[in-house]
Parts: sequence; C-alpha cells; structure tokens
Amino acid sequence: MTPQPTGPRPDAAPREPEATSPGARTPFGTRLHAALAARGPLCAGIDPHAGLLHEWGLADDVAGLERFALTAVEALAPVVSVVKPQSAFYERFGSRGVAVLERVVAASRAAGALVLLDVKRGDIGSTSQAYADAYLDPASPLACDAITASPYLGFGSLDPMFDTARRHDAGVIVLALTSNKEGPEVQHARLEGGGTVAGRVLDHLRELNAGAEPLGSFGAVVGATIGETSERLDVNGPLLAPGYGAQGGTVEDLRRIFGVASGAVLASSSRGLLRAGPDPRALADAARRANDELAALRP
Ligand SMILES: O=c1ccn([C@@H]2O[C@H](COP(=O)(O)O)[C@@H](O)[C@H]2O)c(=O)[nH]1
Repeated sequence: MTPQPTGPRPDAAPREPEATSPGARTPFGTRLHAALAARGPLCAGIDPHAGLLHEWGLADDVAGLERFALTAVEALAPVVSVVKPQSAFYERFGSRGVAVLERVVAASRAAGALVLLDVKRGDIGSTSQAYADAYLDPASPLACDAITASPYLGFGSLDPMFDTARRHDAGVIVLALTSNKEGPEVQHARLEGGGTVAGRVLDHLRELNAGAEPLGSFGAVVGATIGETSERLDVNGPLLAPGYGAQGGTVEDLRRIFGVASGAVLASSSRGLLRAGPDPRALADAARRANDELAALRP
C-alpha cells in the first residue's frame, strides 16, 4: 500500500482552536492548561498495534505503519489537545519505524496538538540526561512537548529530565498508579517512614509544581482503572489517565478517582479511538464524542 501525503485534505473537518503557542516561551503546564480549555481532555493515543493495522486493511510493515499513523494524525491532531504516540509500536520496525515516529511528532505539532511521547524512560542520572536530550531538547529530531518517565531508579534519578524540561518549556509525566493490574505490587508497597511508593512519587511531583500557575509541567500517570485510592492526586500538574476506553475505564471512574483534581485530567485512549478508523471523519467524530462525554470532568 502506498503511503498517503499528510497535508490537510480538502474535505478535512475544520480544525479546533490552536492548542499550542508555537515559538512562545511558555511552560508546558501553561500550554496544556490552555489546550485542555480549547480542545478538551481527550489525549489521542496513536499506537499502531499489528491487530489494528489488520483491522484497517493494512500490512504489518513499515508502509502499513506509516499509512496508519499519518492517517490517525491527520484526523485526530487538529481535534484533540494532546497526541500520545507509544514509542514501542514504532521502534518494533527499527530505524524506519522511528523515522515514521518523527513524522508523527512533526505533523501533530503542525496541526496544533501537543505531543506527549509515551516512552517511560528512567535510568541513572547521566543516562537520564541523554534521554532528556533525545526527547526534550528542541534541537533533537525526536523533540516532543513532554514524555512519560519511570521513577523506579529513584525519583531523583529523573532530575536531569526535570531540569532539561524547565530549560526548554517541556513536560515530564511520571508513573504513579498505573492502569495495569500488576502495578500495585510495587506502587502500593509501604515505605519505612509511612505512606506508599506511589504516594511518595505524588509528593515529589507536588513539590516540583509548587507555586506554578495555572498548572505545573510535571505530572503523574494515574490509570482510569485503578478503582479506589486514598492517595492525594492533586499535584498541581497534569494527570494522565490511560485505561479510559479499551481497558474499561469510564468517565464515571475518572470522576470518582480524581474528584476535585478532575480539571487536570488528560484521559488517554488509543485502541478505543483507533478502532473507529480508517475513515478519517469517523476517527475525528469519535474523538469529538469522547471529548463531549469527558466535558463532565471540567470544574
Ligand atoms: O499506566 C499506564 C501507562 C501507560 N499506558 C499506555 O497507554 C496506552 C493505552 O492504550 P489503550 O489502547 O487505550 O489501552 C498504551 O500506549 C499504554 O502503553 C497504559 O495503558 N497504562
């Protein structure tokens, strides 16, 4: 199958208000706050699963990947506040897959969406710096607005990412209470001084975001599927909620879990949304419907 051009189609749906302020020195949290108000809380995951390529009538190869990902971007990036490509689905095709990811990032930003790259990086500090240079420095070919990070080498090992993000007005969203059933084994573990591992991550994020207005740039991943939690989720930063859609999380779950912090929620759906394709209009309509139902989260 021949990859299609990514420019706007003459019959494309009208674009929602601009989510970003290109070129402006504006912190990620401020840009996200404006994007949520302009376009709503839906974060569109662009995850080219082999099964989805098949459902769309595409081959599970680089040409299929490119067609799938760029069609999804063309349909969704003009509509949603944030696009979240999951890096693994591009990396599985090696350097040519990563080249497609670079185009996904560039085309999404050109269409006015913020790009949160889901890479869940975390390592010793010196390597964390290299990850920060790869994803958060505008000079890098894979520079994004924000990335996901894993704190399990110790929260402080992510400092180079936070410092680099501050320098370049980018964001870092850290795993706290993930949507998968295996997460609690580590995240609910109790610390010697009291509290849980997840609670400590949330405390660190609250400290990093102290005084930031209207929203800090350092956020937490808290799944829409976690059920009940007694953790304080108000970190004055973005709350990325994967698990909405295909994993079973609903708007009601989000309201119950996040309560007063619901205004900072970015509800992420990948498969649930992408199954509306390959028709770009059907994809864009599915995103609008999701944003309409998620409007119940706004204060
Ligand atoms: O706790 C987490 C953290 C990240 N994810 C990622 O979000 C999407 C979910 O995809 P769906 O198709 O909407 O289930 C995927 O990229 C995961 O890697 C998560 O699910 N849970």
